[in-house]
Amino acid sequence: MSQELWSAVDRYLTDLLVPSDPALEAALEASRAAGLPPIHVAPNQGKMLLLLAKLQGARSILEIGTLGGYSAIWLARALPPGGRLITLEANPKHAEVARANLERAGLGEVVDVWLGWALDTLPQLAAEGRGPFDLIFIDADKPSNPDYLRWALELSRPGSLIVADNVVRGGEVLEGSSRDPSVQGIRRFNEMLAAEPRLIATAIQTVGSKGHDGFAIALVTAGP
Ligand SMILES: C[S@@+](CC[C@H](N)C(=O)[O-])C[C@H]1O[C@@H](n2cnc3c(N)ncnc32)[C@H](O)[C@@H]1O
Ligand SMILES: [Mg+2]
Repeated sequence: MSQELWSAVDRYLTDLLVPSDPALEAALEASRAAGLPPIHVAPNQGKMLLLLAKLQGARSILEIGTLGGYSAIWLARALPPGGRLITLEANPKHAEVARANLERAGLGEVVDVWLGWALDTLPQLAAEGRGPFDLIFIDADKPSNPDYLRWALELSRPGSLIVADNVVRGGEVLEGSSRDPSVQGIRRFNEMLAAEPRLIATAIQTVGSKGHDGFAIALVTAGP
């Protein structure tokens, strides 16, 4: 198996099942033009997020890590009328591009982009009583994933869904002695998923246009 084949299969699946969409295309183009790194989810992964949010019947969604708002557009499109998405972003340029992309997608009233370090804005969200969220998508700096999981639990309720991107990292997640803080953050996060009695969790590795990586998914239960 090669990256070339994975990308070709992703193109086949995306052409078939994720038809091109002007708002999403424009969001990617504006992000590219502004020099944002191409580290958004793939189109078929974005549609998977939409499906998860719809299956969940989510009315309130929290995203940690906005970039140009590409995954936020997918998630927000799953919301029913009156539903809300809050997305957290530390980089002012990313937040500005995301706001414009969301506005262009007709989601300016549905999505709030909160600018700031997530470990500052998460306690603010809690203090303002913004939770619980029906779905929380974690996709920011990976060394902070253990903290993000603690906050996700704080801001959820039994029945909430927690989804995290990039939990495989091309297989580097196997390297217990890795000096990469992202690998260590993900390893600790995966261990916490396993040990947390309030969660039913699994992780699935994926290959595709984004290489070899994976998603973790966890359902919050009432606990022990
Ligand atoms: C992988 S990108 C998000 C991609 C986006 N979810 C998508 O798929 O379209 C991660 C984003 O998290 C932001 N970020 C990194 N560290 C952060 C932090 N501590 N707090 C908030 N945002 C952070 C980065 O600036 C970047 O825009
Ligand atoms: Mg990601």
